[in-house]
Amino acid sequence: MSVDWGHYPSWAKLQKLYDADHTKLVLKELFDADPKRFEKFSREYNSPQKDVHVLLDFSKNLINDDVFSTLLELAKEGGVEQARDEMFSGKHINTSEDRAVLHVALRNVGGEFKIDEAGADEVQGVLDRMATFANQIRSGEWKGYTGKAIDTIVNIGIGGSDLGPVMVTEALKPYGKEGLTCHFVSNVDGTHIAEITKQCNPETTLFIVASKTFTTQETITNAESAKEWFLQSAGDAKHVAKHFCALSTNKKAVESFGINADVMFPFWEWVGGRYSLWSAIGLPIMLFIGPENFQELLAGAHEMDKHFLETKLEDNLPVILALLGIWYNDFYGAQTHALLPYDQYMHKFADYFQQGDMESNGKFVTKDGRRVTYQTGPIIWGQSGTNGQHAFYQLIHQGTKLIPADFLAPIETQNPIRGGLHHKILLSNFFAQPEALAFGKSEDEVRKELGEQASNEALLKSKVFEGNRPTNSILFQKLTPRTLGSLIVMYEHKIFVQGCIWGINSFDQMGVELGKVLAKAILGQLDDASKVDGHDSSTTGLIKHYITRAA
Ligand SMILES: O=P(O)(O)OC[C@H]1O[C@@H](O)[C@H](O)[C@@H](O)[C@@H]1O
Repeated sequence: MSVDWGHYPSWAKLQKLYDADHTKLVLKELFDADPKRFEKFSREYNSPQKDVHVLLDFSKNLINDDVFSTLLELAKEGGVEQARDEMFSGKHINTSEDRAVLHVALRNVGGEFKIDEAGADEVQGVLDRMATFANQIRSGEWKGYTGKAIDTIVNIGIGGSDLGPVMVTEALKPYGKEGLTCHFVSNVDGTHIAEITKQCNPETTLFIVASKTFTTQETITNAESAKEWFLQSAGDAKHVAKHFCALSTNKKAVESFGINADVMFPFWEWVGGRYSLWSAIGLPIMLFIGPENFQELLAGAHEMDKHFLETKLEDNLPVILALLGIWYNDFYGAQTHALLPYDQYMHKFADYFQQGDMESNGKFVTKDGRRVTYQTGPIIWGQSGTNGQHAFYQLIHQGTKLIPADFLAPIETQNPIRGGLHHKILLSNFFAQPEALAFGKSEDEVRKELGEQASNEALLKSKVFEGNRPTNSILFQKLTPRTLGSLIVMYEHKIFVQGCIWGINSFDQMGVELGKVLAKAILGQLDDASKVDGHDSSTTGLIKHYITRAA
């Protein structure tokens, strides 16, 4: 491979711009100097049917024309367009695992993209089977072992087999089937499954065992415990067929667990776990919101895929978000990036993209095996507004760290109670926070405000907001399934673009393996202190302390 990641001419140019100009990139001055800054640095996305509308305002970023155009050069030199086309064509861009990366084929509504590796008929076939099953469950036609309809689903999965379905079922609650309760069990801590099963009736509960590999320790342990719990009431193992289904790529392991092929919904190795909510892994979503709404989710996703594929770089939302992220991550030294949705339904959005982004781009080795000489993936965190304001915004406003943040909000609420009063208050905060972060409050302003008290120097200083803290504001029309599909994909491709420029493989996750291997070895030693072997003195001491106290 000949690309010298991190040594693009534009990278050096950006470094020069940063060194020479970053003290001059003061938002207040930039806005004063250019009354059209908002128009220049904002983009509107409208889906072909105009049913998804997203406004990305990135004018409150520490950029000027030079920085923005050089960032766009970086995307060019980083080969983003070529890499993107390769991904959509099914090339094995997950080089370490020699796999294609084709989540775009799962939402290829209308079959527009011709992708050989991902058979469109096969994808559609699974979606159709999922829809038939979902309709049977939702209509009550599917009966449990005592003849009752299913009213509770429990998804057992972890990581990518959990976070997407959790986030989307929460986000699309207004579209969910009344009377159908969804639970998610992920943690191997027995507390998780124990607390959930306490709320379930075995006669009316469907367990979905979701695991790409069907070997994940947490999931298989939880699934076996669920089966045991179920059989305590149901007695006969033949009843498992009506209460357990599986989502996996591993047919053999599913069968040996005792789940019938007719309730196993497959997907393929070219679907990465953290990009799998569009596949059979989305079954809990489909059960909850119904096949038509699931189709809408896919359609919104597909439309954003097309936007990413077809829109020139300077108007391309995922590309813009990615480049701004690189500017802060690699030149300003920002460590984190906050996702702050002002929509309570999106309260799991940041959790979801913690895996999406950090498992994809938390890598120190390039695709050709070199140690990177620059920063890669940011720490993703966040929480829904306005809760975050009363918890951690203090540090964003007045702390010593630069924390770029994305603010997201719907124009229309799903719950316009009290004539929309709540939503207006929510949005006033959504508008105010980026404004405060950008423009702050000067010492002079504080002095005027304080009057006589201004002689108290310490008080005066503590009330100053330096401002100049960058944000993106993302306003969308309404959190419909279609809009959510588009928003998720906008961030998926942002991650892709960054990974591509950093030259890392965004689609493997070698970094999660070591801990798993060590835990397996330790599990075999936990019952007997004389077996504890092969560790450093700290780990040995901890394990022996546990064994003594647990005895
Ligand atoms: O779906 P599976 O095979 O059970 O895997 C669950 C998760 O397992 C983790 O180990 C991986 O890091 C995740 O990427 C993955 O989503």
